[in-house]
Amino acid sequence: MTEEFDAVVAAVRDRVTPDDEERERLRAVTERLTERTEAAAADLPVETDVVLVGSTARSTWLAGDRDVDLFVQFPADLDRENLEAYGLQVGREVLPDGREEYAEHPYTVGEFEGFSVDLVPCYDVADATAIQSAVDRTPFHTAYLEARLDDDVAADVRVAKAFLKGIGVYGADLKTRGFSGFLTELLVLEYGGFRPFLDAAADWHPPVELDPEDHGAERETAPPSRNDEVGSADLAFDDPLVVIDPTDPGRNVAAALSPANVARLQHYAREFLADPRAELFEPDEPEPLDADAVRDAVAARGTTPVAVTFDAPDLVDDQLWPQLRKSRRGVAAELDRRGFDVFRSAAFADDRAVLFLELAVADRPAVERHDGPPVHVREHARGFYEKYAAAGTGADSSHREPPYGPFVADDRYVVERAREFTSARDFLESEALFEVALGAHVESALEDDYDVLVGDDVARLAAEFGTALARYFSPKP
Ligand SMILES: Nc1ccn([C@@H]2O[C@H](COP(=O)(O)OP(=O)(O)OP(=O)(O)O)[C@@H](O)[C@H]2O)c(=O)n1
Ligand SMILES: [Mg+2]
Repeated sequence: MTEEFDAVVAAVRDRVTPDDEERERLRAVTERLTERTEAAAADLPVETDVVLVGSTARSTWLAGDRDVDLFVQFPADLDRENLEAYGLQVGREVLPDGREEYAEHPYTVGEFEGFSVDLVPCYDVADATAIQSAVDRTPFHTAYLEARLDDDVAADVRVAKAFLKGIGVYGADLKTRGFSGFLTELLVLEYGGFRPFLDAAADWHPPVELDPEDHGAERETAPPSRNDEVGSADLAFDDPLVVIDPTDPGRNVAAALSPANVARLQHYAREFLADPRAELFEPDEPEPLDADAVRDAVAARGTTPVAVTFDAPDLVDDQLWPQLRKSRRGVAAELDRRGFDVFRSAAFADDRAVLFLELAVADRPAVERHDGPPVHVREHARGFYEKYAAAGTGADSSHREPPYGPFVADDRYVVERAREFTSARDFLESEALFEVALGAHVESALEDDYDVLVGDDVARLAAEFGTALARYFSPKP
């Protein structure tokens, strides 16, 4: 067993370790890029430092990856407006064909000698607890790891990254909600290698807390109190994994990680330990479903899928996905509240965006039961009775339309009143959809226009979302 494990890991290690030629090329390219950036920054009226960060600075990138993260540190007392303006000015000069992206503040993404470069302005602060912007921590992370990663650990970090990629949980972006490069490096470092990391993860009982620099004591005596803007106060102890940032005691490095992705890691760690195989390192790309296959899947399940489709708001993924998640959850909760049983749901996005909800119950009767207070709660019960008695089945009622009652069932008043929506489609096509707490940009996209697909009609989504539908209808852990 251990032999098999070692053989698979050795093969993966060979595949993901950059060879000398790749290392040398990267070294030469980052050197030229750094010089060019320093030259561009020299024209500014402020002092700057240019630092290479991320996996290319620590030799933990996966062979063939061509991402370089370069940061320009500006004086901490520079106002944000100038930081942004200077940062973009340097970006335009170094990466003339690049484009501007927005995270907490704008940065530049572009090509340099065949590498994809993120050129990010940040503040040069005294230490990571004094950050003014979330990216200000990054150079401290790099310095911390550079001092601790030797070649063996770096090799194991690459294997761990390849594993996390293979099982679909790598990346701290808000769509994936997985493991960041930095988090992976800390975990491998803490546990002392890929194998001990897997062994530990297989046995985790969340919440799991790791505190590489023993900040615990410090935290208890001096709780972190910094501005919420930069997201520092994120030590929510219901996170399944808490890894105290060695450079900033107030910060959980694993804050973006979802409970599902922790569970996934645990599942696949056990799988791999029980039966080591290379395929777990290969991201799974299912064959897209065509429209017929979607119809077959729907028929086989006997459920009623409904889909709300609209033009995807023009946002970066890190802004779009939290809004899609919030909207999907909101619509699912509201459908549930209105008596439609949501079996499972998902969101898809490309040019169009989709809130996809699979319903076990999509139609409900004209009446719904509404329980009032127990009769013995005199005042309250009388209020309920009088309210509904006025609207209810009086002597002149035909008995052909709700409401029915109030009547007494067990010890309570009950009324059977008209249901506002008897089909999920009617609800989704109504103004009531907008009472759901949707993401702001999703709400305005829906206000512009949206379509509702019900049952078989969701097969029309196959043209754009065949792969996502394949994942939906053949779920993997
Ligand atoms: N636009 C960017 C790009 C990177 N970073 C920071 O720069 C570091 C490197 O980011 P990333 O490339 O995502 O991770 P790596 O550690 O380099 O891992 P890899 O590229 O191998 O996935 C991280 O601390 C990240 O927070 C950032 O703040 N803003
Ligand atoms: Mg990187």
